[in-house]
Amino acid sequence: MDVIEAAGVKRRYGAGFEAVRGVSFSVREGEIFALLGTNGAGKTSTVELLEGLAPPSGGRVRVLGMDPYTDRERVRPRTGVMLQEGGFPSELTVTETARMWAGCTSGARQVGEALGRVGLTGRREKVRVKQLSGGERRRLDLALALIGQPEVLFLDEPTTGLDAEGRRETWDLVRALRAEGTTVLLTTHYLEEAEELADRLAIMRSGRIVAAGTAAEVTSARPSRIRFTLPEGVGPERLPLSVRAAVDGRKAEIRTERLQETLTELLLWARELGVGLHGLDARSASLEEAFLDIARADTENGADGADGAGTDRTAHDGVEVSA
Ligand SMILES: Nc1ncnc2c1ncn2[C@@H]1O[C@H](COP(=O)(O)OP(=O)(O)OP(=O)(O)O)[C@@H](O)[C@H]1O
Repeated sequence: MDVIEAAGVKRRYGAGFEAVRGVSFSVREGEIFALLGTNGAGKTSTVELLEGLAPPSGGRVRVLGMDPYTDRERVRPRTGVMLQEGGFPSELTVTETARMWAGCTSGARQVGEALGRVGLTGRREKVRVKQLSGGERRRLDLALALIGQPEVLFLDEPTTGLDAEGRRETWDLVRALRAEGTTVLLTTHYLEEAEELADRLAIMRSGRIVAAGTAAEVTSARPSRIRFTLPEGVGPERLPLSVRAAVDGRKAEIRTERLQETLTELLLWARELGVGLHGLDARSASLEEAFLDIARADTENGADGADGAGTDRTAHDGVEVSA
């Protein structure tokens, strides 16, 4: 069942700027879905519509089958929201803040349990909110989002400001929540986070989704890369006929959609010639590369960049050698 649905969603601020320009995706029950994108791509603007904070200016959003804006009273108790910046009364302690929140929430968890799940225990329970570190505040934000035992959790950049250990602990917690059946929509700037956590993801640019699917699907549309140093005395024209390499000085880079075949051909060629390929490095496209391609297309095309998932660059700076 689709727990979260966005169909052709638009969001216009005032009479002018359209920050979300027809976004469609759905999140199934018990799935973790990540929204990625450059700064200002429209992630928060989209998630806020699903949280019921504003109505869309076009299209349709549904959460648990209901309109989160007009049906807010029924949807809100079943969802947990971690905003990018939670505003808490700064004089209250961690436990007092969580108690206050639990008091406003139906079917709340034990305060101690919620704080325990994010690691805010012992000494930290008695610390005033204003004295918390940035990472501890993010944990408190998350604990409050969990207090109502939500079926759907919206996490806007949940690990920004956390150290490496805190980030891993949060990932473990989000995975544990999924195992309990919680549906999670998160935004993040950490590609590793999306790769680690998300069952599916979408990359936004200038208010539109420009790539979507599993991390493997998004990256498989990108070419793999092989790099090596051309052996002394061997010019690029001697490379095998079907290998297209960009050569800059002695550094060669090949982009290929058929990594195994191209690599085999290159290695057989090197063996036949009796030369070593120093610095040889072959790798499949990463989510980071896919993302950077998309971000670059944004800069190249301006804020209203063309649709499509980025440009294909086989030989940009160097000399292209092909047969
Ligand atoms: N209330 C508002 N009025 C006018 N423009 C707004 C408003 N809120 C956001 N915007 C603009 O909408 C665009 C999308 O913003 P949004 O916060 O959704 O992006 P984002 O993808 O979440 O970015 P980030 O990664 O930086 O958090 C930005 O250009 C932003 O300046």
